[in-house]
Amino acid sequence: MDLVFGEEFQVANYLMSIAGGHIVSRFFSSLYQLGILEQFQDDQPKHYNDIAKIVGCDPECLHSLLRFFLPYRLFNEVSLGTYTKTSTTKLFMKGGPLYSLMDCLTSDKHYMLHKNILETLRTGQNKGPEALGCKTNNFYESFSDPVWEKGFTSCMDTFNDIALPNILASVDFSPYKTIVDVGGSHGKLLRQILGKYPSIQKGINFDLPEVNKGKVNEKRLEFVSGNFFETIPRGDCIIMKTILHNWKDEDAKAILQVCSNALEDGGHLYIFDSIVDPHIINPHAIWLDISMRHIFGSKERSLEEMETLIQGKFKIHKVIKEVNMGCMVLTKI
Ligand SMILES: C[S@@+](CC[C@H](N)C(=O)[O-])C[C@H]1O[C@@H](n2cnc3c(N)ncnc32)[C@H](O)[C@@H]1O
Repeated sequence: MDLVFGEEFQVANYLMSIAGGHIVSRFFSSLYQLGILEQFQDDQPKHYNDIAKIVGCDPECLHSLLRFFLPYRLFNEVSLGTYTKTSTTKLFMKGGPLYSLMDCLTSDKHYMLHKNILETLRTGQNKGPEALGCKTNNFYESFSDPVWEKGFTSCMDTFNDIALPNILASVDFSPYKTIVDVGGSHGKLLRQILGKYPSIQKGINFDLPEVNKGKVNEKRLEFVSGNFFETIPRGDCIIMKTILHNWKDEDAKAILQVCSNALEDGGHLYIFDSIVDPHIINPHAIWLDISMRHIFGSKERSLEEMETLIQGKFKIHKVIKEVNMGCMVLTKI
């Protein structure tokens, strides 16, 4: 068959870069693991020979690695072999807004997690936890490794930095007195809600003991540990942000039942998860869907699928379209 040209070639080229994505990801991982970006903390230009000496790597390899990222403006080459940081370097270096996200995404463990994705596709069972050495198919078992737990939690934290301004601008939390964030992780969402609404009496960040470990209660913000399959604290507003999409239908129904028991009459349950429109191709949502299937054996759900999940416990009060990541507000029936 002849080689393709024009638009078809561009598509083929793009697909080839996707196919080799794991290689480029390892390039990025090497930058992180060697701490290359941090060498640019000050504003001084740096020669690759000097950086290589400090971080302990082969100078010629490092030169190629730095050059690879030049078109993406991760560095700037001011003269042959001498580099400076750019505004993009600052985003990704330690202390930058995207550092934790990239540190987790490019970590060896994240790479390992996806190595056996074919097994998931073959069986329809989530094989991701097995790749991390978990004895059950519960991904959260992997949190017994504190470094991985911290990396994953910090990554979630970064997603929040991106999502929270839009949530706070689009949702009115003023009617509530006690807000429980179920699986709230770091507590960032509640901290910001409480900051915006002095009328809210209390926020409760509910999560696993290993995640809440070391967290200290703050004014109006409590950290409560437990298992959301058993019981959660009572409130007139319950939030679950990126929780249900981590669980299979049967588990999600069980969590919803616990939420229903804990939600005060007249209160609301807020579900922040993407709402899939089966007629629209959204590459990010599909990417997330495959990841959820591999890691958790779950999926991204449509409105109709959510309606089936909540049947007998809740009804949809409204969908807040302004929330980019998706938001459904439920009332008890
Ligand atoms: C994907 S993270 C979402 C964190 C946070 N809501 C956010 O949007 O950034 C899922 C959270 O659920 C917590 N979690 C998992 N299983 C749990 C359980 N059985 N009981 C309580 N929390 C749990 C995890 O520790 C984690 O913090």
